Amino acid sequence: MRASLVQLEVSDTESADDRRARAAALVRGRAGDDLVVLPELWPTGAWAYDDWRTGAEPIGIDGPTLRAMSVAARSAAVWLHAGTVVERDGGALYNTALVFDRTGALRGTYRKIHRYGFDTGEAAWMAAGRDVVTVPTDLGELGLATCYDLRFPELFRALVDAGTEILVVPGAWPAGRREQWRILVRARAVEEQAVVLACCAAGTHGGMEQAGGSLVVDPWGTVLAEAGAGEEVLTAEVDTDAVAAIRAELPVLRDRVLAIPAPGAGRSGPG
Ligand SMILES: NC(=O)CCC(=O)C(=O)O
Repeated sequence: MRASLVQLEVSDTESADDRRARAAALVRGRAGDDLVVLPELWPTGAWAYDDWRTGAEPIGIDGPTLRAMSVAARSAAVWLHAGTVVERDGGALYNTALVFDRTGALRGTYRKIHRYGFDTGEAAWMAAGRDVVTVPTDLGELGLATCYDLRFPELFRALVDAGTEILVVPGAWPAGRREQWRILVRARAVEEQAVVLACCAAGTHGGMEQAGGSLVVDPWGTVLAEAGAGEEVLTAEVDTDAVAAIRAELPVLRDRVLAIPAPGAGRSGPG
């Protein structure tokens, strides 16, 4: 599989419409790839909370990002994980990922489950998703997670239990914690024995400098490709057969103990 992560610069000075047009052109330029990935909340900016209400969009034909990305996926004939958008559903907002197939058909959506902000920002403004989402493709089963989700390994284990081989994680991670992003992305690859495609934003918006540092990691934890801090398209050839091979060679998922005893429960009593 050839995958490209479009590490888009997201700034306060560019309009959402201009950024959408630029992102669509970058996706169209990836004809020949199998899978293209964009970052988290790139139309509005993940840290530009003031723009979320006005930039929110329905997941339907009236959604400008959905429309533009569907056309771009079809034109390049690629699977497209179009990052996430601020979804408006009635009065609620969600941080929602969109996955399109090679014909531009929407094949999966994922509402981010773990909201960042410790009761402020995303945690205050957005509603939480409730569903674990995988998307079957001819490349393998994609498992969807977004940015802060990386800190919650139980979600990734649930994705693997649901058949995931390729974890796709759009992000808008702050530059000051770039090393944590790198460690968490690699940890999820090693622990789940899965390919991880982690596409972060670049640039500065809402006062937050973005880490960039998008990563393609194989199921052994090896970094196959890593982006710098600025806007770039990171492309890597990924051997998806390695997932089954490594799971057979080192069967840690088979060796799980599902019912861990409560502390002290396994200890025999005195005498
Ligand atoms: N957009 C995010 O989810 C940010 C997550 C983050 O900054 C962190 O986990 O640290």
